[in-house]
Amino acid sequence: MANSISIERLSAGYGAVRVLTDIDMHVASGETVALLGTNGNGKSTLIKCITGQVQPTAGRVSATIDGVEHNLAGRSTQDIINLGIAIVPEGRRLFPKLTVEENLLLGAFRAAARPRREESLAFCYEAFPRLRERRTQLAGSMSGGEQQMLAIARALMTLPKILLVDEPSVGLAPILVARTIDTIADLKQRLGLTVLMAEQNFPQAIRIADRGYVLVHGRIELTADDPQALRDSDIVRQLYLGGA
Ligand SMILES: Nc1ncnc2c1ncn2[C@@H]1O[C@H](COP(=O)(O)OP(=O)(O)OP(=O)(O)O)[C@@H](O)[C@H]1O
Repeated sequence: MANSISIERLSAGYGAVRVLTDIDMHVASGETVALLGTNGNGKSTLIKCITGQVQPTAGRVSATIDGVEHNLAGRSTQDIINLGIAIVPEGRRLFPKLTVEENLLLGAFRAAARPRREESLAFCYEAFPRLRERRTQLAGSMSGGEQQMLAIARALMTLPKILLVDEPSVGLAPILVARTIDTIADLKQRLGLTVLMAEQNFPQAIRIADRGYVLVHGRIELTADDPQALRDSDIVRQLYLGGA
């Protein structure tokens, strides 16, 4: 069944400050799409427009879940998660004083996920053996890489159809960045997810992306239909090497 996201002519900001202008973006069913941009160019704001945490000032955001289209305008984040869209937020946002397992079980709050939470937990422990080993450890005392794995696993506990991942590489050592990105690709494959991933680590994101967009000062500067087009693009090279 089709699970996709569509954004048309979207603008958004905070108060009088406009952050995103005229965004057109599509994530087709089963794709991994990279949303590339350096710091402060609006990636998180765009993800938050999908999750209902930021309300666009213009344009349309819709998602198709199991073949049914839903207009996401005005819906609460809870409602959007209930549809089957999960987010792995920037900075992980775990509950540091709760154990690994408690964090995971809290992920299974949505109605469709609750009855299957033991099964989901078993899946997460199989996919992330480290989390099983550390199930009783407080989340806040886990390493950065382990916390990122926990944040991804917690999102999976909602049994999503679409996974939004906001800058999974932040704060991780290079080897862990590569491992985290590989994990996302592997889970996408195994679970048949549709994935939108915001990243400022361009090469790592491009490695697993089917397509991508480059966001500069809140506008889509490049829409690339394949990873090679991203690699070959001047803007990607300029931004990544120049860090602008
Ligand atoms: N809650 C907020 N209130 C006001 N301005 C905000 C808020 N959140 C973000 N901004 C501003 O919006 C702009 C875009 O930020 P955003 O977090 O979307 O960018 P980003 O590409 O995700 O960058 P980063 O990698 O640093 O998170 C920045 O100028 C930021 O300061």
